[in-house]
Amino acid sequence: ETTVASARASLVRQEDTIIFALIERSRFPLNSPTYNQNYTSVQDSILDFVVHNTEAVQSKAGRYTNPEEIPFSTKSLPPSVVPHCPFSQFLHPAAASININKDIWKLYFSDLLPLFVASDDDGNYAQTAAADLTLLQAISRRIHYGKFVAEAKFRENPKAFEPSIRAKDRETLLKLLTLKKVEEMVVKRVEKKAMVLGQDVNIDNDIKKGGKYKVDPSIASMLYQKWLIPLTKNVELEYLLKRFE
Ligand SMILES: O=C(O)C(=O)C[C@]1(C(=O)O)C=C[C@@H](O)C=C1
Repeated sequence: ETTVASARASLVRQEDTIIFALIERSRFPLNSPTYNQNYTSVQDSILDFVVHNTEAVQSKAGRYTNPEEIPFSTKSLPPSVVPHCPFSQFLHPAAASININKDIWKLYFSDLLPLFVASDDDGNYAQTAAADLTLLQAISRRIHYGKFVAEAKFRENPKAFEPSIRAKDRETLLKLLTLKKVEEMVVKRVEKKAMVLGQDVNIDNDIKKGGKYKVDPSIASMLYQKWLIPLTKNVELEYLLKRFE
């Protein structure tokens, strides 16, 4: 059963995934033909082609039967061909209707990507698309994990939340969901993780001060502060508003 503590532990672990995915995407420059619909013979950009077909395989293999996973493809995906794993029914059923992947997608390509890749072209478009998808999936999982955080918070103190949920009082709910101290800790830890995970490791194992990091630690932490935390909180809020539907 998910608790607030175990949900936070999951968010902490997901930081590693996101930072590694950032590092992997920043190995490549922007590679703009990846996103150009006219570059392929399939009327899709390489990105759309890789995203849809990767997700189709994953969908067949059962990935999206897990409520933590939400696909990005705008076309319908084939059903799972594997026996259904009985994931715990922790969330309220309305959770399934909360999906902000469209917003995440737009934000990623318009605001995030240009911050940490060089505006260059090295021809590795398929690899670039795969790296984009991995990072998008990690970001989406983190943000939508707000459903689990919100449910855990609600279950630990239902009386604190119920009146504002029934009154649809967004402002009070947001206050109840916000812990400034926790947010500051997340942002600081992400910056440190980007330093530790993004350094060159050698046998002597000394952390090189002032060395070059594989992804700018201040960009990683800014990404959390400006987008990931506010959007996670927003998912928490939207989830709670549907908690009694
Ligand atoms: O840890 C929590 O309590 C959360 O709700 C998660 C989170 C986050 O996104 O990291 C969001 C809101 C809180 O203000 C603190 C942190």
